[in-house]
Parts: sequence; C-alpha cells; structure tokens
Amino acid sequence: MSDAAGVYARADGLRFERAAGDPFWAIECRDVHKSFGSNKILDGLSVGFPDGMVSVLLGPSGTGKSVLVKHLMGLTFPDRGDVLIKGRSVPGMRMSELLRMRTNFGVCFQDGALLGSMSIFDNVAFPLRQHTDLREAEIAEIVGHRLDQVGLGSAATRRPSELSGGMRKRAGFARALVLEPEIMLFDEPDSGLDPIRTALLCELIQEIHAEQGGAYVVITHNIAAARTLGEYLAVIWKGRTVQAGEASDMFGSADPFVRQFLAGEPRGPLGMD
Ligand SMILES: Nc1ncnc2c1ncn2[C@@H]1O[C@H](COP(=O)(O)OP(=O)(O)OP(=O)(O)O)[C@@H](O)[C@H]1O
Repeated sequence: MSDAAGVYARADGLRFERAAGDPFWAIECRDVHKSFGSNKILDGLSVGFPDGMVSVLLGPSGTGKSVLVKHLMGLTFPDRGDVLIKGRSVPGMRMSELLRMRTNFGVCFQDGALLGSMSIFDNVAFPLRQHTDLREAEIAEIVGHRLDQVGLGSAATRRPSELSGGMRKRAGFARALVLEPEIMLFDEPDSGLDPIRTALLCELIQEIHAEQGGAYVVITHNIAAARTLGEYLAVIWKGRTVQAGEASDMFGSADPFVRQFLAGEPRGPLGMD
C-alpha cells in the first residue's frame, strides 16, 4: 500500500481516507490463512483496525476471533498472508522484536487473569517490575494512578478472590494500562457481568480511551456493548471478513448476515450449525 494521501479501497471492499504518511491501521491482516490440521480456521482474512478508535470484532462462536488475536501478538503465525502492527510484519519479526512488540499490547482477559497469590497492587505492578527498571516509589505512583482510574484505589491490598468479577476485570484493565500500550485488546469484557456493570465498564473503556488514545479492539457477543463502544466494527464469519466499517455504516448494513448478526435475529444466513 502506498504512503500517499488519498482514498483507498481494501480487498474486502472497505474504502477509507488516508492523509500522507498517516498510519491509519494500527493493525492489519492481509489475506491471512490458518489451518490446524485439516481444520481451516482463517480463510483469506483481510481486516484492519484503525488507530485512535475503539473497534469491535464480532462473529459467531468458533469463527476464529481468538485465533486472529493470537496472530496479532505473534503467538501463532499465518500459513499464508501477513499481519502488520503499525505497518510492521509480525511473522517477519525476530524473537527479540516480537517480545518488544508484545509490551506494546495491553490485553484484558475475561476474568482479569490475575495471579491469585498476589495483592491487586502487586498484580498491577507486575508488568512494571518485569519490563522496566523503575524504582518502587515510581511504581507505587503509577499503580496508584491506574487503580484510581478504574475505581479500585481502595482495593490495592485485597486479593483477587476477595473481589467481584467486575472488579477483577477492572483490575486486569489497570494492569494492562501500566506500560502505556498503544494497542489494547479486550476479550469479551462483558462476560458474566449484569447489564448495568457492563454499561459501566463500557463507559470506563471509552473514558480511558478518550484520555489515552491508541487502538482498542474489543471482542464481544454483546450487541448492546458493541453499539455503545464501537466506533469501528468488523464482522467475521467462516474465517473471512463479511464487512467492516464505521459503526453507523455497519448498523445500517444491507448485508443479510451482518443485519442478522447485529440484530440478533434467529432467522437469516446463520443457523445452528
Ligand atoms: N491451537 C489450536 N489447535 C487446533 N484447533 C484450534 C487451535 N486454536 C483454535 N482452534 C480451533 O479454531 C476454531 C476457532 O476458535 P476460536 O477460539 O478462535 O473461535 P472464536 O471465534 O474466538 O469463538 P468464541 O466466540 O466462542 O470465543 C475452533 O474450532 C477451535 O477449536
């Protein structure tokens, strides 16, 4: 792709404007193929996630969303095709580059993925102790700030088992933020939360994104959350992008699969199998 300004059309039909030298896509998958044995999972997937926006990745269960995320972080590699993070090819990176690149990702897992034997403070401090040589006083300041940001300032000394599911997710979010990543991935942040806690978590994600910027990618099956959070939506099915684009276009899509999926309709191209 050229670096010049202009309107570009992608393989999946999406058109976007780009200023000269502006890296529009923080993440880009180009014609990615991946099989496990004879099980073809990604079948020529082309999709991008823009910088500076909250994107939502949607698709039926078992369609390859988690496999796609593993490709983004270089935890697995395409059989064919390319994955680019900020324009750099992940499969082309040496191990040292991969490890550096991964510190630029903040990942929020469903249950927070906290270490049960450590306090919330130590969990959030963990990446700073692992990846920086900051002094403890500096670490304490950063951790305190992040815990305040997610509303857990008074829970620092507690263990993960003493927190609710929603609090654990927020603690995981605080931990994912401490290295100031340029890209944040959220794996079903709403899972197990009631609608009010989900709405509050969506608000928090939006607030922190508005403050910090960067590319956020949220995987969810929750269409209400997608509607609230998503500035940019990508719908994948059977290992390919059905449609991707700005939220307003996607919620008005004429594509029968996208319409069915975003409306949660039982009838349409997607059935039980
Ligand atoms: N390492 C692996 N080896 C073999 N098969 C795998 C491996 N990883 C994933 N798969 C298969 O790839 C398919 C897609 O899985 P994936 O977890 O990416 O789906 P998903 O879209 O994230 O689903 P869900 O919405 O239910 O989380 C599944 O059939 C899964 O069994």
